Amino acid sequence: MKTTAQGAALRQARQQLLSHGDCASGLIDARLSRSWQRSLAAGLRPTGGLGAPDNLEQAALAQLRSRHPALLAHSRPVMEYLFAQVRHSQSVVVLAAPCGTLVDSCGDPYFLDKAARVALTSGASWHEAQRGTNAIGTALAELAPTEIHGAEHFLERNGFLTCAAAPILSGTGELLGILDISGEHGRGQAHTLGLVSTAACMIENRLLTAPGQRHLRLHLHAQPEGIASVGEGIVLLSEDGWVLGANRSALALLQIRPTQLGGVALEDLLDLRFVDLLAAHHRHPDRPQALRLRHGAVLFGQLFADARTLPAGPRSTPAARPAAVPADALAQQDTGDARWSAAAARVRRVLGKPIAVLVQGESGVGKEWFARAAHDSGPRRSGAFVAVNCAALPESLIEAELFGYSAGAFTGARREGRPGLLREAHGGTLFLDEIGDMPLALQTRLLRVLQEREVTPLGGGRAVAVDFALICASHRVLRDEVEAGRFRADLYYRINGLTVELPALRERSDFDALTQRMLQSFEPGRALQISPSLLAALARHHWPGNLRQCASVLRTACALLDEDEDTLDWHHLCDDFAAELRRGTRLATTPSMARAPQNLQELSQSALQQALQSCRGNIAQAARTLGVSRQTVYRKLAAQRRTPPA
Ligand SMILES: Nc1ncnc2c1ncn2[C@@H]1O[C@H](COP(=O)(O)OP(=O)(O)OP(=O)(O)O)[C@@H](O)[C@H]1O
Repeated sequence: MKTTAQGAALRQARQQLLSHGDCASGLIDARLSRSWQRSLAAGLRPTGGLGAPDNLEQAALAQLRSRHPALLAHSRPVMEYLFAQVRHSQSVVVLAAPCGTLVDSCGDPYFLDKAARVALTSGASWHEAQRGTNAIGTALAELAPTEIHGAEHFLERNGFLTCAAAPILSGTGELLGILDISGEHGRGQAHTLGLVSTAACMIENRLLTAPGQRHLRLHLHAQPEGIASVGEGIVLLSEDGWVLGANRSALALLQIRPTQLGGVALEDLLDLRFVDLLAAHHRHPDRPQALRLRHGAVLFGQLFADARTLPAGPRSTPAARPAAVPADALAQQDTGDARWSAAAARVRRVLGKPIAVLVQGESGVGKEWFARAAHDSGPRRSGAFVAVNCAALPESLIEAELFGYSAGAFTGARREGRPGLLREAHGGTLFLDEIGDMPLALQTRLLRVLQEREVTPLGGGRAVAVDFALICASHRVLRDEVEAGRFRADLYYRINGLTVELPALRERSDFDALTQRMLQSFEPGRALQISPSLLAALARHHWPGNLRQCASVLRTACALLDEDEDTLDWHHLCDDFAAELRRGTRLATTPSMARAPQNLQELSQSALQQALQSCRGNIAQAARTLGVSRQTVYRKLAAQRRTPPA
């Protein structure tokens, strides 16, 4: 808030406030008006004294300071730097705890008037309820950077001050403190509010990047050079890619709200899978990489983590691999569904043999998790698992990424060239996800590599022998793609030495055990359960997004669970999902389900459901089956969600 109210307007507004209890709109800034009203409501009068309680005694101040060690430690160097910038304006830099009490100050208060000297030292409270409108108290109330000059202060006794303050927030949006610059009115500088806001941001970033953090951090900026600057975005991530925290720049860059933290996965925001981001980090930890957001903008991001928090990703040297991989990782993932267990048993038999595996199944059924577990269960588990999403790589880059390139092969290529992912998988497993989306020309080159078992980098150079296990996956039915001429038949036969199909979640018989396993992995120390009625409804749900959707729903529910609760129930679900689930429950339990459609609307709904089911949730295919456009299918689904069944 930057107020520019002039003397006459301020006087008039103040008179109105005192006689009518509010200030006429337009005379003063809306936030200043709100703050004056709060001050009046707290029982303060402009010409009166301070509200209770008084300043803290030394012992109480020491206790308050001991509750904010990180804030104090990380603020101090920034406060000294800030003071050096405003030294000549005869100001002090102060830090307030979230309760509004000053806990540290910097500068030489002796150039201030005695009253200000007393008021601006540690232990004094600048909460609005004690001192009326002031930059610290008002920034606290409004949670926004605030500047208050002279007579804008509610108490006349503070009219000699000019102050600018900014809140310091944690990565989850919690208020940690307020940073403020105060000086004598009339000596203020034009850019003080900007300065104090930047300094608050520096403190926030220091706290987020302090050593000993448990989380992965993704640093973001619109330009690669902007990473590590004060304006960079910092995102805190869980090991499996959930966005747990973010500074203000990151919220703005990713276009998310603080309330979404903990409930959104990074791959929901980016056009890139989290495993691919990790893979890129493992290959080039020091290099920012271009990231395309789902809404189209391109940012640059670099992952940081201390060695303990970094999940395993594809690595180019076997020695870099973490030791603790279970001997039969497939068995570890097996929660008892007969089809899933049979698929695992068949794959187990070909591990270590030169037989390519093709994993089919709807999107989100866990094809990549399955492939990773197969790799971890086989004799190549000490080698790298290199995952490549053929649908996510831009067509112009996929060839260079896969096959590598020699020095100066094309404009923009690195001077020293790159070995490419196929060579990085040497000794380990190459996982080609969404292989059905690979352009035809590249399919030809890939086939040659698979036949000759050697890679020639783009731009020429020596062919290099490669030896890796190959697992491919696709949610498309590749046989159909071959028939439609979109996928080379000879490549299809090469990659499907053994094809396994993972069941959709709605078809699995191990729903209880699977969800129990998920809960254990999300909250390892807690024996969480799901209430019987919710579990029954979840088990009946059709789960178009399969395990990915189910994991996301449970993760959000865990986040909404109180610490002393151990049972997930309906009220822990997002409202829209709970409503969808209730509608499904009603559908499954009411007799109307069994009857034939009664009118045109019901007929159309039932046809849509049947088409979606037979096309395994694939909207484009369902649209083709029904002979309507995809937009029509989306519109009908949205209408169904709005109109619950009778
Ligand atoms: N066995 C499992 N146990 C628990 N959660 C799992 C399991 N398999 C998959 N998941 C969850 O489902 C998500 C999606 O898994 P994965 O990426 O392997 O699916 P996919 O079939 O390869 O998806 P897509 O077709 O979109 O590439 C994972 O991020 C994880 O949260």
